This record gives sequence, C-alpha cells and structure tokens, in this order.
Amino acid sequence: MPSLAVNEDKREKKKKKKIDSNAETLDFDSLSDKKSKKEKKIKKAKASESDSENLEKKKSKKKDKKRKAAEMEEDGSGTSSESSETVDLKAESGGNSVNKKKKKVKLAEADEAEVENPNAVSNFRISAPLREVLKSKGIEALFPIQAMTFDAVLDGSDLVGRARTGQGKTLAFVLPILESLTNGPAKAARKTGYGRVPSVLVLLPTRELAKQVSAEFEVYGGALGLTSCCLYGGAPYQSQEIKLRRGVDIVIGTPGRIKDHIERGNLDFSSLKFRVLDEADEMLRMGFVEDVELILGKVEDAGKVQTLLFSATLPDWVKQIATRFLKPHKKTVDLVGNEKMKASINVRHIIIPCSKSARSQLIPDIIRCYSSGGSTIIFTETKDSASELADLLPGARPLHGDIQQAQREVTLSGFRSGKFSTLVATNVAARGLDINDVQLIIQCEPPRDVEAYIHRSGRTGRAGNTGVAVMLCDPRRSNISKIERESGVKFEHLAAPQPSDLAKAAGSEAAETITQVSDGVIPIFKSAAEELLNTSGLSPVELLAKALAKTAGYTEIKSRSLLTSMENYVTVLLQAGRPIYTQSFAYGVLRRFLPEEKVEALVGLALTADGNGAVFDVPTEDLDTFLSGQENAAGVSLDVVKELPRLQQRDESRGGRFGSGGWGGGRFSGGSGGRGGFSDRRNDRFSGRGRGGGHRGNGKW
Ligand SMILES: Nc1ncnc2c1ncn2[C@@H]1O[C@H](COP(=O)(O)OP(=O)(O)OP(=O)(O)O)[C@@H](O)[C@H]1O
Repeated sequence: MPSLAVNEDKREKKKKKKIDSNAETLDFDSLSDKKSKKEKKIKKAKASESDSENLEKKKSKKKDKKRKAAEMEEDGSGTSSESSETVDLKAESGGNSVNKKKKKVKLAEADEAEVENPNAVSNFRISAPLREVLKSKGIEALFPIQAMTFDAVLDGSDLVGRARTGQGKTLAFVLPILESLTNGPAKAARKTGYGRVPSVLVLLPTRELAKQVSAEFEVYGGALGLTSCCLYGGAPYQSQEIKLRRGVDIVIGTPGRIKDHIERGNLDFSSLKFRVLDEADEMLRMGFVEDVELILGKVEDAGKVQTLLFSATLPDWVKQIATRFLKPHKKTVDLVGNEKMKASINVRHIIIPCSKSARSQLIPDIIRCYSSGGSTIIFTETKDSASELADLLPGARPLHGDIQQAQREVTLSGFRSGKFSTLVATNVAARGLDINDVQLIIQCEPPRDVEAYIHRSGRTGRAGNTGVAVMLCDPRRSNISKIERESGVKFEHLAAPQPSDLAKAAGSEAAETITQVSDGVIPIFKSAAEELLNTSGLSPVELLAKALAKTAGYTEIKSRSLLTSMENYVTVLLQAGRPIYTQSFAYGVLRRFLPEEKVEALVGLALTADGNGAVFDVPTEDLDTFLSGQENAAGVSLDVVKELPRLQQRDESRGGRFGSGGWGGGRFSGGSGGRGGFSDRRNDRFSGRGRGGGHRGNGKW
C-alpha cells in the first residue's frame, strides 16, 4: 500500500502532538494549584531539557493562537469603541476579585500586542482563576463572538449568538455564565452547599457534544469551585443521580435524558439562572422541540432566568421559535448575518465526483493528498454506510447511533488522542465536535440540507486554523447548486488524484527516507546491489526507481478512470455529429455499431454540459472494441478523454436541463485531468444513496 511512509510520518506527528498536550496539562496543573511563584520558578529551573523543549513549543503555539485571535478580530467584529466601554465596565466592577493595583501590574507585564488588542482577556471582567485557565490554554484574547457577547450575558441579557463554525461559541457562554455565578448578578441568588439544585442548564443535540461542553465547564468552572454534571442517554442513571443528589451548579445534557431525570424527580430547576440552547437549530430539527419545550417549561419564573441560544446556523424558523423561549428584549449578535459565505472561511471546499463503488478506493488517496498528515472525518448518510466504509478503510473506525454508548466514547477518545486517524461517522459527529488536528473532512455524498454541509465541513479549519473539506458526489443526482447557493461556498471542482500522482508523491517521500539510512548499511547490501545491477538489464537509475517504488509500497501503478474514478476503466467521449439530449439516444447510437454485451458493460454514462456529447467509462480490456467499432458508424466519434468535459448537473431546485454548475475540467494539482458524471443503467451502481436513514428524530444517526 502506498501509505506506509506517510503513516510513519503521521505517527511521529501524533507523538509530538501528545507531548505538547501533556506539557499543557502539566502547566495547567501547576498554575491551578496555589504554589508560590518562587516554587514554580524552582520547578521550572529543574525541568528537564525535554520539558523546556515542550515549553518552547507551547510558547510558539501560544504566539500562534494570539496571532490567530488578532487575525480573527481583523475579520471585522470586535469594535474598539465597544471594547473601551468593556474596559471601563471592568474597572468599575467591584465584584471582580482582581483589584485595580493588580490589574495595573498585570497590564504592565503584558506584552505590547496584548495591551493593544481590544479583545485581550485582561480587558474583560474575567477573574483571575479563569484568566489562569485561559492562559494555560494559550488563550490571551477573546474571539469576536466572545468579545461581542460577554458584557451582554454578564449583565443579564437573553442572547442569540451566531458565528461560523470553530469561532469559539462555547466559551462565549461558558465564561460570562461562570463570572455571573461567582462575581456577577447571579452570585447572590446562587444556591450553594450539599444537595444544591443547579443554576445552569445547557442543552445540546448529541451525547458527544454534551460531554465536550461538560469538559469545558469542568475545567473553567472547576477553577472557580463550581461543579457540573453531564446527563446523556446510553449511560447508567445511577452515577448521574448520585451526582445530582450531592448537588451541582451546572447541568449539561441531551434533551431526552434531561427529560427522563425531570420525570424521575431528580432535577429541580427552581433556582435556575441560565438556560443555554447550544446548536439550537439541530436540537429542534431532530424532533426535540417537545422535549425542549417541556424542559424549558419546568422553570417556574422564566423572567428570572437568562436564556442563551447559539449556533453557526440559524434558519428563520429557529429564530421564530427563539422568540418563544427568549425575552422580548433579547440581544442578537450575528457574525454571519447576511454575508454570502455561511460556511467556514478557513476551509478549502472541494468537490470530487466519485461513484459509490469507487469510494473505498478513492478515499485513501484523497486522505493522502489532502490531510496534511492530520486526522480525517468521513461523513456518510446512514449508519450502515458508516460501518461498511469503516470496515473497508484501513485503520478507520465508525461512529454512529447504533454503536453502544461505551464504545462511542472509546472511539471518540481514541480519535481525539490520535490512536487512529480516520473516523467514519454519521451526522452524530457533524455538530460542535472540536477535535484537534482534524485537517480533512470527506462527505461521501452531499447532505440533504445546507446546515449539515456547513457543520460537517466546520469540523476542520477551527480557531483560525485551515482545513480541507472534500465532498464526493454524483453530479447527475446531486443538488450541489442548492448547497452552493445557500451556503455561499464556491466549490473547487477537482479531479480525483490519479494513482500516478500519488505514486510520484510517495516516491519523493521514499527518496527522503532513503537519504536518512545510515551509510553503515552500504557494505552489507553492496554485493547484492552489484549482483542485481549486473543481472537485471536495467540502468542504475531504473533500478533505483524500482527500489524507491518498493520502498513507497508500490509494485504496480493502476489506472483510474476520469469519470467514475474506478480502477481499470477508461473514460470515453461519444459524439454523434448532432446534439445528444438523452441518455437513451446515446445508448441507441452505441448499439448501432457495438455488440449488446459491450454496451451493457459500460458504466456512468453522463451527458456533457454543452449538449453535444456523452461520456462513459469502459473496462480497459474493451477499449479497442469501442474505438475500432466507430469506424462502422458514420458521423460518430469515440475518443479517450484526457480531461473531462463539463457535465450536465441535476439541479433539483431550478429544474433546468443544463444546471448552473457543471463538472469536470478541473485538475487535481499535478494531476492529469478532471472527471465526474455518473449513470449506470446496467447495475445501478449509484442506487445506494442511502437517504433512508435520514437524520430527523431521535436515534436516526
Ligand atoms: N479566544 C480564543 N483564543 C484561542 N482559541 C480559542 C478561543 N476561544 C475558543 N478557542 C478554541 O477554538 C476552538 C473552537 O471553539 P468552539 O468549539 O467553541 O467553536 P464553535 O464556534 O462552538 O464551533 P461549532 O459551531 O463548530 O460548534 C476550540 O478548540 C477552542 O478551545
């Protein structure tokens, strides 16, 4: 297999990543305990060389994050006038444990960039323990959505917040809620002591997301002495009930399980101060509306509770529902608004045509080309396809709603920690999941709605990092134009990587690894090399090329068709000297000069966008029959295509004959042509589109 060298590389990267994250954890521990600065200095001085290396890495990571935060600001959100108001408010806030003197010292210590940055953490009413945690995570400035909502939330407003994926919406509610509970308006009425009832309720659509947000509350809330509890289905009730009985400040969970706990009399919202609906649109879309309404309805005096609603996508119907849950004078901070581009601007959005049957062959190559050695999440429409594909891809694991919760957790934590680098998931992983180093998203087919596209592709390119989202599809059947129009994404229509391109890349990597081999091996292998040179009949360069190929894992290079990406097929263009409006006309022309069984053997027939031709794939072994056969048909030409012409695309929403999009013509960088277009009347290779599983309602993923 061609991926050996790259896998080695990936393992090295993962190792490094783990060392880095360990360093962060250690640092956080030392910050959060109450040891004096002097002790810390001594500890630091004693730190081993590798520790200091880790610190160096961490510093540069922090600088990177700071730069990214500043860049994000420049994207146009945090206005300086607002920020200066924030600074004033902070100076006036008596409840804040940081006194003015300390603040001055801090500001003096802060580097220039921090002072100049209006979104610097020090410019907000964020108390010392939270600042310490933020610092330990390399966060020195708030992202725009956080900066623009912080005061409103801390000062008691209901709020609807919207920012693109990966822009830090979680901390946008975590930080002000925690400050409010410990230093702000919610402090006075907050229940404390054993058996206390929760002050905060956070609802999320999936278990994985609930756990992730709960972990944030544990880290940040823990620094302030607040406890949290995550309630989600598939996990035993008992441990959740024990926690609730002991008393918690923050409850995070999925609607179904929260409702169950209410019905069992385990939850009392009489002292609730905050309700958060994260990924609100998804929760409501999944059919949780009634559960959510029931849960929110359990708050007796809604006037005393602040309600916050966050998502990267807020369809109009959700905004309408929001008016039922939020107070009339709620604030709205919408950083996407009417901007055309609704998906992440840090992500390269690519479409590669591919038949269902070629997926498992093509995906490893896409990973090799686009994952930059990082992790990949592949989205399928159904649970079955996720399991099937995970079985076919080496080292991949599935994640979907039919997998036992305990296994789901093992899988996700293995993926997070880099134990394996390809996750094949349904929409259960589409929302909110923030996983370090996911560089590539592959969607096996276009999702049914634009929101799903936005959230899935948003699992990469987070917190100012970049990423790639590749969508595979059958242009004849997909509604790409609709997704393109509604998401504002301008897709790059590219060809699938050719095996020869991949082999070339692998060859360069292999050459690099060969230079790293010690000269000490030469005397041992020299006589075998001389023997080979003398007997092979090949030149030294040719022999070395073979050795490199073997090192890279190649013993042969297979061809792959431009149209369906299938191995051992070749793409042919048919022209009939007149327009070809229908597939049946194209088949009719072919039948005029080819035996029926050969016509039956072709796959993926699609009409060209100019209406003058049809392309299809033929088995390589049948190519000669096709090409020589045309001599018997006047006016007909058949040519092997080097670059795929633009193809007609189905445009469901507009119903035009020649859709606005079009396929092919694109080139994979360094590749040898575009491809696309499908139809297979013989065995309907594309019939398994698998919409059946759907994703509405509980447990469909
Ligand atoms: N101010 C900040 N500076 C640097 N990194 C940050 C900051 N705030 C959040 N992050 C990091 O950004 C990443 C994305 O944050 P988060 O998961 O909250 O995004 P999101 O907007 O909720 O995305 P999604 O819409 O996909 O749920 C996380 O890794 C988080 O730790």
